Amino acid sequence: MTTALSVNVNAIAFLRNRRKLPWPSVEGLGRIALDAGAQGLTVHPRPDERHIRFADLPVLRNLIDEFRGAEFNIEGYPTRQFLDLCRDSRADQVTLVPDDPLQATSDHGWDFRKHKAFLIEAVSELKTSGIRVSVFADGDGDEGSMDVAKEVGADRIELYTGPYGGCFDDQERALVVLEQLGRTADAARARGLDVNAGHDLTVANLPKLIERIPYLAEVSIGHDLTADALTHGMAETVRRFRQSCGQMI
Ligand SMILES: CC(=O)[C@@H](O)[C@H](O)COP(=O)(O)O
Ligand SMILES: NCC(=O)COP(=O)(O)O
Repeated sequence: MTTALSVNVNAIAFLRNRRKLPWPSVEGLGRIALDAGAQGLTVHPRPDERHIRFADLPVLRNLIDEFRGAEFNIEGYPTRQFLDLCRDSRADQVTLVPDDPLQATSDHGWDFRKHKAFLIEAVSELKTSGIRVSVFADGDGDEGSMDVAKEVGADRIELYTGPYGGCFDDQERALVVLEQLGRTADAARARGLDVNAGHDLTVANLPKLIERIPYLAEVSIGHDLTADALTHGMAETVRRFRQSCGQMI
């Protein structure tokens, strides 16, 4: 099994939004990423639209429809507005994230026990629309929380890999964090959940993550991928990330 790469275009939108101008083009760079073999695009719309704007979603949906098999992954907190956006955009996958609207970026997974009833409702609504649902999870080795992730009806978890990306230069620490991620992933898999991962992933830290979790279904990557695209260009960057995912180029 190879790990799919979904390119998160939030950082491109963030750069565009510095000016009242349409560039860099989220659609244009998304097209280059898909042309270079990315398996999908990810967006994380926030209520203040500081990155992706709601108006970007139909444009990206139409773009993805041009690429057979490519998927649209929409991440965010399940407000009424967010759930409607996901349905109207015909998301292939929705990743539910427990972000506060004022949070700068995602920095933790769900407390599944505390939010169980709330998640059951959101997951069930999305699944009624035929959308695959993933839930953002801390990779802290808490196997019991994977029981609850299963009980809320999710198809997948997305491991929050920020702590791994943040300590990758400290090899000893990174091995400890990687093992916790691996234990969480194994527990999810044992319960019939597929496993995605995302946050602060790079060409350098991906191979070890995939070596520990060889059944990793998908990674969504934005911040570092966008930074690399400034150096290597989007097409070459996507190829480098695909290689790090173990994909044949
Ligand atoms: C859930 C997650 O880790 C990503 O969606 C991340 O929040 C990307 O969003 P930003 O690039 O807007 O921080
Ligand atoms: N789900 C994680 C994501 O979409 C991108 O995270 P990052 O690579 O921007 O940290």
